[in-house]
Amino acid sequence: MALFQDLGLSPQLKNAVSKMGFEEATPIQAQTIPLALEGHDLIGQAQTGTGKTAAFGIPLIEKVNTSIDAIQGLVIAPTRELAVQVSEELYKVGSTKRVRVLPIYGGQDIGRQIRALKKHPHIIVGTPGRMLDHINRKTLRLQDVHTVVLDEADEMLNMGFIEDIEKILSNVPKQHQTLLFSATMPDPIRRIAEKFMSEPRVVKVKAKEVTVPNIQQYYLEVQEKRKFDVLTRLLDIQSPELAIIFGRTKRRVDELSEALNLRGYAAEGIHGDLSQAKRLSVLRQFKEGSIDVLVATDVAARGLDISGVTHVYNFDVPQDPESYVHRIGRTGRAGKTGVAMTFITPRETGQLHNVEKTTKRKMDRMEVPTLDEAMEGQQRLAADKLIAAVEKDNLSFYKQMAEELLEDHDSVSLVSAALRLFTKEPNMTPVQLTAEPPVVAKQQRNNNRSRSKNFSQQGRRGNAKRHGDKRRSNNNGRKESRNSHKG
Ligand SMILES: Nc1ncnc2c1ncn2[C@@H]1O[C@H](COP(=O)(O)OP(=O)(O)OP(=O)(O)O)[C@@H](O)[C@H]1O
Ligand SMILES: [Mg+2]
Repeated sequence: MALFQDLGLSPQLKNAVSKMGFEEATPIQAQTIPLALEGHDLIGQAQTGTGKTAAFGIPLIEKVNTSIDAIQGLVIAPTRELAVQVSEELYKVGSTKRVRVLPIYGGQDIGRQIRALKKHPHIIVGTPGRMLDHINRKTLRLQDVHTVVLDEADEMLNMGFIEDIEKILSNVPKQHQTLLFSATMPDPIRRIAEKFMSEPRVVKVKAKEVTVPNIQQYYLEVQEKRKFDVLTRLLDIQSPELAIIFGRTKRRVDELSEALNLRGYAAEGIHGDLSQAKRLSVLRQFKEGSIDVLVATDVAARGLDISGVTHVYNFDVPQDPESYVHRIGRTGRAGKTGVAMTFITPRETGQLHNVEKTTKRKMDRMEVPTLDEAMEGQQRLAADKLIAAVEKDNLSFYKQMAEELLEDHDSVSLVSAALRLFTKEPNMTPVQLTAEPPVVAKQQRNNNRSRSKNFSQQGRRGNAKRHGDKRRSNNNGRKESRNSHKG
């Protein structure tokens, strides 16, 4: 166990980190912070929720010279919400040193960003589209940048983003340090990454399991048309504190959140077609708990750190095993436990195996719960409420009436009636969801020995395949998240 005090940080940084409540460095932090401080390029891969943000944030902030009024560090992230979150964490790390951190992302007033850029931030955290926009307007000058970070690096170097990244990097001095972080790093992407770096150190924490052990993983075999009823039963039985439900497309997310509202759940959707103001307000409401179910496309799959997310439901199985890893990683963060459930339609068992091959972990099969079980779940909640009231509230005002009632009725009937009043009756309001076609498992990249010898060809094939998959490029989250920061 490494203490932050022993990692060779300046007193200011030690102070900031302890103010954040961090004492021990997580394994990825302990291994990468010293290397990054020595100036090495590096690829850091560690499970979701294990503190990769501070792993690059601490050395980045340490390297900023606050007597120079210029942008010195660039952090590029795939979605606007993640850019905001990372900039907030960097702001905290840099608070004692007074490092100025500015998020820039699409959907926010560009005039306001230009004015903020004139105040000489030291670090910019942004989405690629808006960064390029500012580079083209000459409102973002990068000639003093010495450190570039790609958060969710495999996503940023995937076909949706790579051109933008190359253009941004062509505006940064050749001599710069590059830090890449993600929970996943498929081999073809790692080979692309290494082209951007010089003698990179690769730090992989616990390669055997890419998912954290404290997330319980289940799958349920459910027919497409029964998914919604099964989902609401699970919600009733498990009564998550906060839950994220992932759907495949924007339409799916809209339909699902509407249907959940019809059945009385406090749900809202988030995807790339919503206005930025709406996206941020939905996320804020979710963090505050005024909505407890967030329905999302893959736009919310990566990086978001929301405490209190106890359950993740994959209403639609993810298209990529990597997407699975990131989606379920929205729970079980920073040592907490979490539960992930994935719906598999009968024709999608191939995709289930695909995911399990990548995560090197089997999901447990969960039987579809019955209506009775769902009602029992609701009853248990009602009973919990009653017990809490007995323990907490001052009931003296009610006792006289209670005793009168007990003269005419037996106690079991009375408590049963109280339970019934507290129990949410199963709501079977009819809802309509457009059916999604099943995900057909793609061949695993490395299952063909002769092909896997030729790395570069293999990489191209992988990409060509992706370009050719219409459903993927039209509807999936990667495209959405890319579009979402444009404009
Ligand atoms: N050393 C530490 N001690 C305690 N908490 C920490 C420490 N480092 C990070 N955290 C907290 O752990 C949570 C997860 O961190 P972070 O978001 O950086 O994870 P991540 O590895 O980037 O995950 P993802 O792969 O999902 O992006 C955050 O709330 C962060 O504040
Ligand atoms: Mg992260």
